[in-house]
Amino acid sequence: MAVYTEVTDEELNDFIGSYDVGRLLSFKGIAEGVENSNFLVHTDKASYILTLYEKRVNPDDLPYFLNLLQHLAAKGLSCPTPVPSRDGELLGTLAGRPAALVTFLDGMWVKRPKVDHCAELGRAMAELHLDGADYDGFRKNALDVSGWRPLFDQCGERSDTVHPGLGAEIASELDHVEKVWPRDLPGGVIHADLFPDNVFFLGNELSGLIDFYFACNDAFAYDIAICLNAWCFEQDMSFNVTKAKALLKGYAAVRPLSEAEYNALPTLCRGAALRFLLTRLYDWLSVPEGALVTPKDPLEYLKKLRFHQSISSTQAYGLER
Ligand SMILES: Nc1ncnc2c1ncn2[C@@H]1O[C@H](COP(=O)(O)OP(=O)(O)O)[C@@H](O)[C@H]1O
Ligand SMILES: N[C@@H](CCOP(=O)(O)O)C(=O)O
Repeated sequence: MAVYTEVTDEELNDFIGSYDVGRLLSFKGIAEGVENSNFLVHTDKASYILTLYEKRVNPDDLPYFLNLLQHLAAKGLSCPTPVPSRDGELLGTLAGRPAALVTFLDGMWVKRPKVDHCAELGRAMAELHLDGADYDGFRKNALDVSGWRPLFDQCGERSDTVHPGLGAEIASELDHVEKVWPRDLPGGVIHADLFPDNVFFLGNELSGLIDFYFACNDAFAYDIAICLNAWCFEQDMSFNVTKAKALLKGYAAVRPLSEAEYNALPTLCRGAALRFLLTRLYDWLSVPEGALVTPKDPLEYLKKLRFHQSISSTQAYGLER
């Protein structure tokens, strides 16, 4: 992102002073991301990420996210670990917003993922799914199939200002996915936004996963479908089957897919494309004035959606079980 909320030096010093993290040396807003305001904080002890939670994050969900990060880190997954304040709290308030300090992860995200990156991603995602199995928090996916129509309703007729006919195309797709959406697939904790910018690599090795603020309990295979959309299309919007195969193979080496999960992939991919089309469309139509943020292109996901609409079975992608 993004920086939606400005923080004064005084507010920052007070906030950092309530943690046992050493003396504040520097602080700067991070321009990447779209959801929350993120700042890089250096102290004389270490580096941290300070996050102020913004509009789409329900404050009631924050304990689910922060406790999940603690749970996964304790299992050995490389993810940001929330730092408790001197009072033992993971969540504080800064500039009127809920805020947390988490550990800084080394690594860089890859703009043009290659086949090996997709294989690594598949493995890490499956490990996350297994590590989350005994997490006792529960969060319904607020952006699951039941959340898409209300989101679309908020865009309303303005959809066609982004692309002629877009409203009708989304309405028809919504009717379809609502009818055929699979409801009984194996599930548990999923990341739900495992895009390349949320996966860090050091060289070709995956070094960590970040940005768990859409994490929720939903079908594992839906997480895979989100990743097939986000990792396996080329710039020209052609689908790279070799990357998709590597992703699925990496995943299945850690957590084998059931036949039902495998067969559901085309529908799940359509739903995942529609979900990101809708959130991007909503954001495109609602950029807050003065915010340092670049909204993401909704039409990228319209193109992906149209591709999935042309696929009738998982084999038709060229993917084997
Ligand atoms: N724990 C972390 N370690 C290192 N960098 C991080 C960490 N968390 C966030 N970042 C940096 O901040 C950017 C935005 O973070 P992200 O969580 O994706 O924001 P948003 O939720 O707003 O999309 C990331 O692309 C990365 O550069
Ligand atoms: N990944 C989503 C937007 C959420 O952004 P992130 O920076 O939190 O990953 C998209 O690409 O639409």
